[in-house]
Amino acid sequence: MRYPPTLLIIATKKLTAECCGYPISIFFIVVNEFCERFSYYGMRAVLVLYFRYFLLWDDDLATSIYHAFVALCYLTPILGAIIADSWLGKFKTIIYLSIVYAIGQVTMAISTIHDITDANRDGTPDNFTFHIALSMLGLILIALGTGGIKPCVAAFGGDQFQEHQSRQLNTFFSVFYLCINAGSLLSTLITPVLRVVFIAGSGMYVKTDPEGNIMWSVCKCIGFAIKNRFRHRSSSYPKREHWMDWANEKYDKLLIAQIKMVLKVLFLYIPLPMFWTLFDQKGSRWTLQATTMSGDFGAFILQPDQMQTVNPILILTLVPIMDRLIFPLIQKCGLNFSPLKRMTVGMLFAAMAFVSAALVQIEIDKTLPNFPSSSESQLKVVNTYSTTLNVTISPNEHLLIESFGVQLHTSKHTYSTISYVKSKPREGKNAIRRDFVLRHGEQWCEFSRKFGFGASYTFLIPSTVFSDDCESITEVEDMKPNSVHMALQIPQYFLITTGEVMFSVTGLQFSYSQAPKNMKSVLQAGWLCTNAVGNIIVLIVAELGKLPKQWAEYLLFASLLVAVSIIFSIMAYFYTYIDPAEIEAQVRKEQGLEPEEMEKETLEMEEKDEDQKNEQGVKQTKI
Ligand SMILES: NCC(=O)N[C@@H](CCC(N)=O)C(=O)O
Repeated sequence: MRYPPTLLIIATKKLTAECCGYPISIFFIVVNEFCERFSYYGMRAVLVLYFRYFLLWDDDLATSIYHAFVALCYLTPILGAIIADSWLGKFKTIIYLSIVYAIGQVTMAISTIHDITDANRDGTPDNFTFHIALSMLGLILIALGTGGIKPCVAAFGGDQFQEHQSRQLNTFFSVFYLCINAGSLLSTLITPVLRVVFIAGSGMYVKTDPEGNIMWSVCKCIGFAIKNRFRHRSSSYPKREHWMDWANEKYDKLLIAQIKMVLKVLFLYIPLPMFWTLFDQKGSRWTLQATTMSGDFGAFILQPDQMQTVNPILILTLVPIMDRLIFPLIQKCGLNFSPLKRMTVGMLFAAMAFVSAALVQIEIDKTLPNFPSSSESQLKVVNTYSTTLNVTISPNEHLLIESFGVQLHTSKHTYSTISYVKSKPREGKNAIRRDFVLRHGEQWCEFSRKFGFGASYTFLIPSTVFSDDCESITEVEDMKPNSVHMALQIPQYFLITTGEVMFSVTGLQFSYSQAPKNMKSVLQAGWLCTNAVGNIIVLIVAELGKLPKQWAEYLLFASLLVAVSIIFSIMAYFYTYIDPAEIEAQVRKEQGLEPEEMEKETLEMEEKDEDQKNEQGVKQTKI
């Protein structure tokens, strides 16, 4: 006996308590996400500068390791999805990997204490290998924790909604994104305390059981289809509609239909990493760019790494504006701004952001001195005489260069200078911002002057300095202060964040809506993988393409993204949106389930729903 479709789609979810049409349990999930992102972004914001100024790596190495870490964070979701779907379920996976995550943060924090190896107390670690090893271990644990839970949290959130709450489900992803960005705005300190919120909601969640090793079944099914296709490659065998249909002989039709849906979406994802390639350079190249700019906003001084907070601030304003104003307005104008179109426009915005970054870079370059390359040295000769001196450097003369001073022996004179400058001061800061006091025994004098950000000076201090109250100090400006203001980065942040709202929030919703029920976390992991690949591309392009000018690299990335967005728009044109639940029901109907199986399934669901009703006193609804 076949069962009518209405019976086949009896609510498969535990009924949850609602507030304003939303399941109450999602409150705990979004708060948890807020805390998790809080912790992740708090650490990530300072990471590139930690590499640069604590571990003393150069810009390129710091950028590369930063992107390798971000890539790892977005690769581990595959592992998280496997653990959740085939073993622990989403809830337990989130709990256990959060513990790994917290251990990683602690390890990372310990690695930054230079006193551990600073035996001579000179402020610099004596054993860099120790700090590097500890911080790498910390970063790996963090990547495992953050990445592992990420596909589970979004999918777990989606699982809380029932069929009649599809409108709320879409809003959930926007609110979820808002929480991500609200979290990234605040400090990491109270995160461990707040994270218990997730466990507090335990009784209210819809916890779907792991459905067996779904990833493994998918791989085996795909493998079989390929092998079977190869075995029947002769033209005497009739062609099949889809290559996955070659798995029909051995695998369930429902599984094949689900794999087809997932593969269709994954294929569409192929060009997407390029967006993240540009997007994640906010934390590396753009932060390093900010170190060569002035953060003096009058009322406050903005640090280069703090500039990244512009992104979450803009998200908090742009998500509601887009959701409540722009998208409905576009719809009212009769334009079909479908999810995939939004994502394409998002990519174009990101490309424009990089054009803006290139223009800012050109302005900065005008103000930078010519630093010597790795094969060159720079000599500075300071003339302390009141008359003009001619300096002749004979190519045959001995030239002695020391690391913190330069001695120049020429055919006529020997001069000593005190400066050795080959880059802008660290983090755009000067060692001294204002006033310094000179002391010698009982004598002292104070030199008063406001120094600009990122400037470098040489002071010539004569022995008479105490008798004229520091008046005789001569100041030589080796490097001009940063004159391009950090506010000029705001347009690029605005463009990339607008792009992000269109691309990333939509992508998150799209990945959930187009995934079959048992593969929601898998597709979330696939979506997050686009981010991982994006970061790997930064490593490759930045390493291989080593362009001499930073602005040229920005333009290269912008052009690549425009090209990729054109390819994506063509692929999107041929994509047909699906309702996975409908397709699954259709396949089930075509297959026909055994009556006993069907009855058992229905009874089990009804029993569960009844329990739930008694527990929470909520009304049972059948879809
Ligand atoms: N503003 C950055 C942000 O919100 N990032 C999100 C999305 C990342 C992604 N690949 O989907 C985050 O979860 O951190």
